[in-house]
Amino acid sequence: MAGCPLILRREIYLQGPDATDLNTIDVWTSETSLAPHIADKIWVVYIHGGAWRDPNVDSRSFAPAVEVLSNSSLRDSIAGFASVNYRLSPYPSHTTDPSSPDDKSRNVHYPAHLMDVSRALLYLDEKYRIQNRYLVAGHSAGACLAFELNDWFLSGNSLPQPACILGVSGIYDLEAFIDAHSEIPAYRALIENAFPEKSLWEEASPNKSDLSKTAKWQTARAIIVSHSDEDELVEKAQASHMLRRARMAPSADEKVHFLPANGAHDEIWESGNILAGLITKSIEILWSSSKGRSIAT
Ligand SMILES: N[C@@H](CC(=O)c1ccccc1NC=O)C(=O)O
Repeated sequence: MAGCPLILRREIYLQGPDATDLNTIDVWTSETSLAPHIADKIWVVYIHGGAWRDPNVDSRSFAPAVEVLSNSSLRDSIAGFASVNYRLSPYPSHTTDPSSPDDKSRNVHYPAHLMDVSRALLYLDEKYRIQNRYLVAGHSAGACLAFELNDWFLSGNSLPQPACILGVSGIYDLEAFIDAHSEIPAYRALIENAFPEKSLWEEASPNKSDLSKTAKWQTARAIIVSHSDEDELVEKAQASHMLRRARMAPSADEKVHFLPANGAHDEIWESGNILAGLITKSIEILWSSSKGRSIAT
């Protein structure tokens, strides 16, 4: 990306009658980043948080980190950035942008968010060949989605394999999340809003799910869980739950890492610097674990 300005495009990953305004993905590339010699460059794909429902937290929440990374020493190693939008669960009580019941983009439940992120990854792979050469990073609910990625939800398709997965401020255990905040009913409401079917909570919790055996995170070459002690919304135990499960993965000793972050829950992406720093460290961990710099092995 050296010297070339980044071009941002909002691309549509789902066409047809089911498509909504939220089935889009922001893609940043430079003119050189699509050249054929980029097999050794990495894509960075981001899944935003916002408790599966907040209309104010969307793909644009990755823009500050993209700005930092595109001006960093890593810029020549990055093929492109992508930040996914996905349909949300209802939020009729939102103060400035309440959802209306007939808005197809804001009235879905698990696993619709996950289906959309999966479709976006299939789209990216078809267009940019990201298979085996992308880092997927998710924040909060987006980290949950990243660790839920699984071919099981797609009929006959297989998702591109991420080289590296980074969960930041993540929610990984729905039941434990509610229990840890039992004195605040809004926490239970958040989860019941996105996952109204309680019998699916275990399946939807990446640290507990039977589906984790085939989840994409298991076969990533670097599995990174990050949490900030200053996080005022998600408890650190969530990161511990996921790490405990991740350390049971094959070759976990070399692959699984905890990265401490600093900053409050949303400050991590708002500032750009903190999220960019975590992504930079994750790519360095990936490189040190791979033979040389080539990641498309
Ligand atoms: N801003 C969100 C709240 C939110 O994002 C959140 C709140 C508590 C714990 C985690 C959260 N976000 C995770 O994606 C809302 O208004 O629902």
